Amino acid sequence: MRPLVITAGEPAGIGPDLILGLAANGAEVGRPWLAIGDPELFRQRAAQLDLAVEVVALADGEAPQMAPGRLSLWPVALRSPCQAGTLSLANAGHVLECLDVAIAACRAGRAAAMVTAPLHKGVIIEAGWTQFTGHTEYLRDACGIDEVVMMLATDDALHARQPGWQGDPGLRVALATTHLPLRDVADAITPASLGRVLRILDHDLRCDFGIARPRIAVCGLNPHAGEDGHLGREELEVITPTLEALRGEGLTLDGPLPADTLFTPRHLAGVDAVLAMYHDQGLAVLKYAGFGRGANLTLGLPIVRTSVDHGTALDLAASGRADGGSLRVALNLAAEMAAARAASA
Ligand SMILES: NC(=O)c1ccc[n+]([C@@H]2O[C@H](COP(=O)([O-])OP(=O)(O)OC[C@H]3O[C@@H](n4cnc5c(N)ncnc54)[C@H](O)[C@@H]3O)[C@@H](O)[C@H]2O)c1
Ligand SMILES: N[C@H](C(=O)O)[C@H](O)COP(=O)(O)O
Repeated sequence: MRPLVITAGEPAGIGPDLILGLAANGAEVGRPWLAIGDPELFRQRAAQLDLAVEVVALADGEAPQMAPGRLSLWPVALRSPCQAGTLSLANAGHVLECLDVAIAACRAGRAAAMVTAPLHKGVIIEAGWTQFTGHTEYLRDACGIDEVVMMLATDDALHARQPGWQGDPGLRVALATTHLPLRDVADAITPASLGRVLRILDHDLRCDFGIARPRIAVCGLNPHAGEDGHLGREELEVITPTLEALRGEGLTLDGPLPADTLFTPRHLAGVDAVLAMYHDQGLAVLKYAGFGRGANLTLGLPIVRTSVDHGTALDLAASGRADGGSLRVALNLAAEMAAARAASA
């Protein structure tokens, strides 16, 4: 069975700690999984964390043997020694190389899905990859497509993709724009970009989450959704006409609604996902609702990619205090999505 792969992310951050935690407990997800990173880094971190984990670098084509206390790796060497908690420009290339190995394996069908531990965007940009803004955009470009959609969801919302789920519906929040300065956001929201994002969101909610007719609530950009044009005109000139056109294509869309009150239980009832106009409009609410218990996924890709809902937490690296809940959720989600895609292929 094709394995899931987990990229180690920023070596000085908590990614290696969390992966070792999964291996120590023998995380069972119904298919084998392995990490991509530097074996020596993982051995050092295991010693610092006092975790009894045997780190095994796999040879080409060798299958991972799953057992509690064993971590299989596709080895990618660090460029420079790593000290937990301290960023090094020299290792930015290593972080991207791990991603490239994972993407190539997924695209070639040697891996079933990829899960990413957190990386540090700033150190990659400072090391010379000046156009880098995050995994999401890097994956879009690596897969040669025009648009992808970042969606984060609480754990409940991820289970809710399974028919018959009776529990809490949780919260799914997708973003119309991702990693860009706030002053550039309004110009980045165009009828074309918004149309692409909403079509991808609607499509992937149907295909990957099994929702027959997704209902998506769309936030306005401005306070009170522009107050009839008195507090901003993007709702009147861009968002409303785009939603009207998409309703004509069969999408079920509410809005644009004032974001502050959209995120209240009455407005969220019956909504399958919220589309926020920018990063912190949506993710502040999502992380308040379930930080450490949700996952991030990239919609619109030809491969399955999930991630954690938190960052590198350099302050916690090698401390043993980092919570591995989100990585477990992301790994489970990747396994479920890979199985669903295989079943429908
Ligand atoms: N998926 C990703 O690759 C990803 C996601 C978010 C942020 N980042 C990057 O991470 C870096 C640091 O970002 P930040 O400081 O804004 O956010 P952060 O999530 O790293 O840290 C925010 C706070 O949450 C705590 N925290 C984070 N993860 C935790 C965990 N697993 N267990 C316990 N506490 C945890 C941290 O100690 C810190 O106090 C930035 O470069 C950012 O771009 C990457
Ligand atoms: N926007 C994400 C978050 O706040 O959790 C995070 O920066 C990760 O984004 P990528 O998956 O694109 O790296």
